[in-house]
Amino acid sequence: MTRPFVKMNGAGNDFVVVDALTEPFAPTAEQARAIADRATGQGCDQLIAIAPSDRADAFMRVWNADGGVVETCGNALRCVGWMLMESTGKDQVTIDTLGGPTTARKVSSHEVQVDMGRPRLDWAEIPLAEDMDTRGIELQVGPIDDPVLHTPGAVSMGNPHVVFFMDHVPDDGFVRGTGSLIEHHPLFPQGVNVGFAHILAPDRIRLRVWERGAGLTRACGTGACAALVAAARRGLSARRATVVVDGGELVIEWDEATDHVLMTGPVEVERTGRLSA
Ligand SMILES: N[C@H](CCC[C@H](N)C(=O)O)C(=O)O
Repeated sequence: MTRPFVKMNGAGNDFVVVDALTEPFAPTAEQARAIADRATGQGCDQLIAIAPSDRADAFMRVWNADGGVVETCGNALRCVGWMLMESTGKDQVTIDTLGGPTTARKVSSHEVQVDMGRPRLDWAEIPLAEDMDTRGIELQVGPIDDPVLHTPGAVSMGNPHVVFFMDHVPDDGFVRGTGSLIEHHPLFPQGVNVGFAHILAPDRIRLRVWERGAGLTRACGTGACAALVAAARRGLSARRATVVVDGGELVIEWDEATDHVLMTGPVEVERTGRLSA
């Protein structure tokens, strides 16, 4: 027995999306890993299921490429929001996640804005293993004592992020080498997504992200939100900025009145297919 999926991406961060609104979808970690495998499976950064919810239009479940279930995924929220609005004709939909409820609305035919809710900024909400000022945490990254790695910011968008501010855009080798060292650092009991931000202007940030459970991706939506919040908290950026990621651009705004973070970006449907159950 097989089931259909839609292959989509948001600014290059790609997903296999399964409609589980009528038929449950509960892959094991191994099955999720196999689907995400780019050599032998369908290939994606995250596997996404759209499931029923009693308090939102749908519940979005997220598996990273390593098979781990995680709280949320910003770029996938745009894709799932787009699919729900396409299928229901609504111009706004609510999507619940393990990281909290969100609202998606269409900005244009293939551009969606998601209200990601409030950033979580207390050390225990990231979470960190000890009490620290999350505007600039003390992190010793193994043998590396590179000043660019000092006092990063820490933010949760429902999932944990640490954001380094650098005077240049790091290359793949640096992102992979340093990101993989930090992803499971003991300071982050639930692991962490590792962002490397270079401030181009108060309203423009270049960002590369080593994602927890997925590695170097072409975009990370919650990472872009975390980078904007971390930068604004330190006066490095305005509260609204374009975040330039490898796969495109996301516009992030940390609304002063509501304390909510709004993320706007593209949605692309790549193809459809069928998963062998
Ligand atoms: N790797 C992330 C999940 C996906 C986040 C990213 N793809 C996004 O668009 O937010 C984590 O483990 O929290």
